[in-house]
Amino acid sequence: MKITKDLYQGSLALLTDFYQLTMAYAYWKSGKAEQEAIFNLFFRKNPFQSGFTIAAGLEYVIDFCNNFTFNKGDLDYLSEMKNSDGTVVFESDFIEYLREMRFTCDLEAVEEGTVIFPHTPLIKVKGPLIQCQLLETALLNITNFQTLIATKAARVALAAKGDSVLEFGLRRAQGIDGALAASRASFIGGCSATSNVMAGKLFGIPVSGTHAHSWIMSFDTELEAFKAYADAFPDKCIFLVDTYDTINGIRNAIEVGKILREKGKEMLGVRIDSGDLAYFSNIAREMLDEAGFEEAKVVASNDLDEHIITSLKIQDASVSIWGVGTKLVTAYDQPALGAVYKLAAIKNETGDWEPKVKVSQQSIKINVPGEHQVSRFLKNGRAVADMIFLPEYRKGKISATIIDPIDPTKRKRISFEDFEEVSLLKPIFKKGKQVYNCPEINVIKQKTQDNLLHFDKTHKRLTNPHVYPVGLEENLYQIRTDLVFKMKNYDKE
Ligand SMILES: Nc1ncnc2c1ncn2[C@@H]1O[C@H](COP(=O)(O)OP(=O)(O)OP(=O)(O)O)[C@@H](O)[C@H]1O
Ligand SMILES: O=P(O)(O)OC[C@H]1O[C@H](OP(=O)(O)OP(=O)(O)O)[C@H](O)[C@@H]1O
Ligand SMILES: O=C(O)c1cccnc1
Repeated sequence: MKITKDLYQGSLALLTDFYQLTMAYAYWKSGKAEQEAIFNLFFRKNPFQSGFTIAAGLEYVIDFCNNFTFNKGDLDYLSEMKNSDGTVVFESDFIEYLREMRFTCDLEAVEEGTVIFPHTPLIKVKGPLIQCQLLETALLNITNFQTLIATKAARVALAAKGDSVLEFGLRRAQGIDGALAASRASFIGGCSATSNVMAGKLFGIPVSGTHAHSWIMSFDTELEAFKAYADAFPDKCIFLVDTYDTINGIRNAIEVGKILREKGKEMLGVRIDSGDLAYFSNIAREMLDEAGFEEAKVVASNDLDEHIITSLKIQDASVSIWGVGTKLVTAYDQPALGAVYKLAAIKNETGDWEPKVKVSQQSIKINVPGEHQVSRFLKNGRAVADMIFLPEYRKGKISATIIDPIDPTKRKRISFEDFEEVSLLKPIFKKGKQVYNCPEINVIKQKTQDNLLHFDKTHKRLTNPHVYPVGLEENLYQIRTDLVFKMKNYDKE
């Protein structure tokens, strides 16, 4: 196989777990394929012990749904699958059913760049059971990763307190798509640019960078290397100063900076990639200022993350641009978000919706049943709580109590008229037709910044953040509790 030419072959329909296809076949066999269902995609804990999460990946989800058809190659592959006794796994009528299948679901989702919390659906899919089921793995794959990385990037950007963060992760990212998706999500979360040129081309993200140690090492002296780079890029000089001796490197950078200035050009700065970044950035700042290069920036890189950046800020390091790679794009301290996709309701033979719960020993694993909606309540632009509710229990009500889904002793009373109410789930597809225009990536990035401003800084603290209240409206809470008891008793029968 030629990776660059043949990898996806125009279809992602088989980007799924085998059990989704065996369930799909069994739904079809048992006549349940077209039964209407509602599934929700949600996560149970903010990643990185964060106080918030940033939604990302929806544009990929939309593209996946718009192209959700099995092509000839997919169907040939499935029709050739054999059981151990030599019989085919999927009978030919089912293969034909899949050939005709088109995405016809309703889909609602939280927009990319929205601050979001555990238990809230990021995506709600309503449609034929077989389609809802077949979407599970890809929707999780896309949303889990991009949401995770956007959140990590937002934390890094918060730590950088307004300084530019450049995403340098391509070389250490989880493969080709991991790298591309990570660059996209990092930009959404708060990075200003990426070193990943393909992400720049595909997503319209600004591309930026300095140069590597190899550039310096390819010359006899560092000074020669800086001069040659200045000849090639007189307007883009950020000199990497730590190849041999950092202080001498800064001296050489200043010398070439003066030559540039004589030609009417300005050195942009220096990059430090090793050693004590507080110590060397402060020395660099002093030397640059003393030589009249007050505007030149100090760029730092080397295994940075939000915690090291915070520490360097506390140490008064003179860094104003941060290059962050490995720990951002691999979500080093928590490599998966853990979002799940659960059946919330199914339409029975009499046409009524039946709410569904998965009962678990761990209360955090019990899903929220029914076709619920989510509202965020704000006062003077400040978010105070999110409420998950069934719309039928809102009618005519002027207030509600919201109850924490894990700890029912945590409650909050909300009088609706005291707040601005924002609905978080937006219609994306209606009966398989896209009704939502994906915003430009710059607009999504701005949304992240604007959304974060709605939240108190105590929720944005990097360690032990104050928990933002998200609760089930009291009727929904009761329905869920009753359903759990009912299902537990069924188990005992
Ligand atoms: N003043 C500082 N305070 C806290 N952490 C720092 C400080 N300076 C550097 N660091 C971090 O400490 C770690 C140093 O790692 P490491 O020992 O691998 O680097 P190094 O030996 O300086 O450079 P390299 O091995 O890349 O040549 C990096 O994660 C870096 O970001
Ligand atoms: O440290 P990260 O956050 O991943 O940022 C990207 C790193 O990639 C480059 O290093 P390189 O590949 O040359 O290896 P190095 O670690 O030896 O510097 C660059 O100099 C950064 O150190
Ligand atoms: O442009 C840079 O400085 C860069 C790019 C990738 C990785 N590390 C640094």
